[in-house]
Amino acid sequence: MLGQYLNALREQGPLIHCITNTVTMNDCANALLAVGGSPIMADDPDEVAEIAALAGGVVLNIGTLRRQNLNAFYGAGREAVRRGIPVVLDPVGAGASRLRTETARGLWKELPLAAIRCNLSELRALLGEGGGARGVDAAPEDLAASASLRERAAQIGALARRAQTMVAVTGEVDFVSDGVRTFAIRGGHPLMARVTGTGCMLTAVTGAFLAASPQQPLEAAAAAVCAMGLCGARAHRRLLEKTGREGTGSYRVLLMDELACLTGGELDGGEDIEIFERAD
Ligand SMILES: Nc1ncnc2c1ncn2[C@@H]1O[C@H](COP(=O)(O)OP(=O)(O)O)[C@@H](O)[C@H]1O
Ligand SMILES: Cc1ncsc1CCOP(=O)(O)O
Ligand SMILES: [Mg+2]
Repeated sequence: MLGQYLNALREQGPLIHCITNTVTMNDCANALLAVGGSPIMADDPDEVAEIAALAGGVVLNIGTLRRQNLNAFYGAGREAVRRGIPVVLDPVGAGASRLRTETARGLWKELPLAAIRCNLSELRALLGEGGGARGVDAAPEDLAASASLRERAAQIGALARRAQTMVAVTGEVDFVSDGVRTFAIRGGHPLMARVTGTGCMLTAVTGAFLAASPQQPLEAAAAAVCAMGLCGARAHRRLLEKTGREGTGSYRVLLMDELACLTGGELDGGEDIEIFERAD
């Protein structure tokens, strides 16, 4: 069902303008190339509007935020919105500092975003609920999955409605919701959380899927999330076959290989999704 969105992405090769953090920038560029997009990282306020105008999608990631980045985020975001280009926000570390929380919230309030891609702690902080995040990873209490899948999907759906934006919230199980329909997606591997950048890569890749299929944003974002999860699981199998141990350096490389080699047909065959409709 979702393989067509990967095929569309590989056919179109959209240019994706990323203003992103210096920790995982290179991984984001390579992940975009691997799935069939074309990355450009550009963050000087003097050029961001021009670059955004050329792009099929814009990705704003606040991971290594500096005050001087704000003009770049707004310059690119406003130009993209003016032209109907999808903008994806990754509020990395929202909740960990006032600057991050306020920046994420400001971007969310001012720009009609196509999607917010983050972990649950960051989404809660952006929306002004919940405690503070410890850093860029989800807080342990947000990871505790005691509720049923249906209950958790309903919770994410409610957050998406509050956000008035599509959300892709990742963790052990991933959820993609537009507030009406919520896709719960199983996949990936716990080792993904021990490699920095898997979330950032997914955000960038989501931007590319949305750029290629803007008419079906929920399905396109779900395809991005499924693709990442499937590749994470396959890379782990390869890692064990090749090395017999769980080295995170090799895993990072194998994950990129899986993203590059994934086909639409494999994505169709590998999905593990449940779809929940808004009940109330
Ligand atoms: N425990 C886990 N089991 C399976 N997949 C995981 C796990 N933790 C994270 N992932 C996957 O890693 C990717 C990044 O998610 P996450 O770690 O939540 O993002 P972030 O790094 O932004 O916090 C997603 O594809 C997600 O499904
Ligand atoms: C460790 C770190 N510090 C600032 S940005 C960053 C990368 C976060 O990447 P991800 O959210 O994909 O784990
Ligand atoms: Mg993250």
